[in-house]
Amino acid sequence: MIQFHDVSKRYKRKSVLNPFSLTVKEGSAVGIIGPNGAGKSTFLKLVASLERPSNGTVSFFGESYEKAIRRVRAEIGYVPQEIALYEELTVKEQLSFWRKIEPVEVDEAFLNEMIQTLRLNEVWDQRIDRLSGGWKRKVNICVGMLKNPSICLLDEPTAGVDLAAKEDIIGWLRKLHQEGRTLLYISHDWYELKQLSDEYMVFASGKPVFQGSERRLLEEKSNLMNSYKGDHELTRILQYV
Ligand SMILES: Nc1ncnc2c1ncn2[C@@H]1O[C@H](COP(=O)(O)OP(=O)(O)OP(=O)(O)O)[C@@H](O)[C@H]1O
Repeated sequence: MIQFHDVSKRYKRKSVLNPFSLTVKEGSAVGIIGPNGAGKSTFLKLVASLERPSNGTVSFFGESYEKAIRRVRAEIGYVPQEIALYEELTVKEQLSFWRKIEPVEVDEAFLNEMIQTLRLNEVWDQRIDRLSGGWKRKVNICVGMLKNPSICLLDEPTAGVDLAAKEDIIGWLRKLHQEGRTLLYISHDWYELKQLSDEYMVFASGKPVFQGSERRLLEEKSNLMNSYKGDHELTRILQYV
């Protein structure tokens, strides 16, 4: 449903993603792992169309980006790794600000469920700059998912969140997936990924080097470790698989 064909990405002279081709299937829940700096976040930004490829093409729903742009804006939700919030607003003000600029009308039932799941009513009238990192993270998730997206992109959404809240978030994301949404999810927590994913992508040296089921990843694990012997962080990550 989202197809990358010979895509690469560079920033000025720095090559960040080397040419790769892959397909993200509709309804899949894809756990993305890989060492720091391997290009995972850049890949997710390309899926979100927040970045455009330097070379190659990305097509959405069987159409070119240019043709699919309205659907891309309406259906793809993105939760960035960075906290992208206005610090001086309360949680309530923050959400009402962002919902005004959403390209689609916000579904009240979905929004209420998200507020309940993330327990945001507990901090409803507090300013963002007075909240702990974990609460900010949860507001960040809520803002990124406001449009009730059919394709949900989440870049380390649970970093800094306490265990109970993590369970709430993972349980909720599982439910979204069971309802038929597509999930692409970056995490350094294998336990978390295992609860969510029906497919994995492994990034190393600026490209996806594996895409497939957990069973296939277990089969390929030692080959990957051999192929990227010098990449100690990748070896360490794969040891947990
Ligand atoms: N806007 C940018 N300009 C220049 N270089 C960038 C930019 N964004 C990312 N990079 C570089 O691209 C490389 C890949 O970054 P990216 O954030 O995609 O990796 P990552 O796998 O998500 O890492 P992490 O796990 O640390 O988040 C890094 O070397 C990073 O410094």
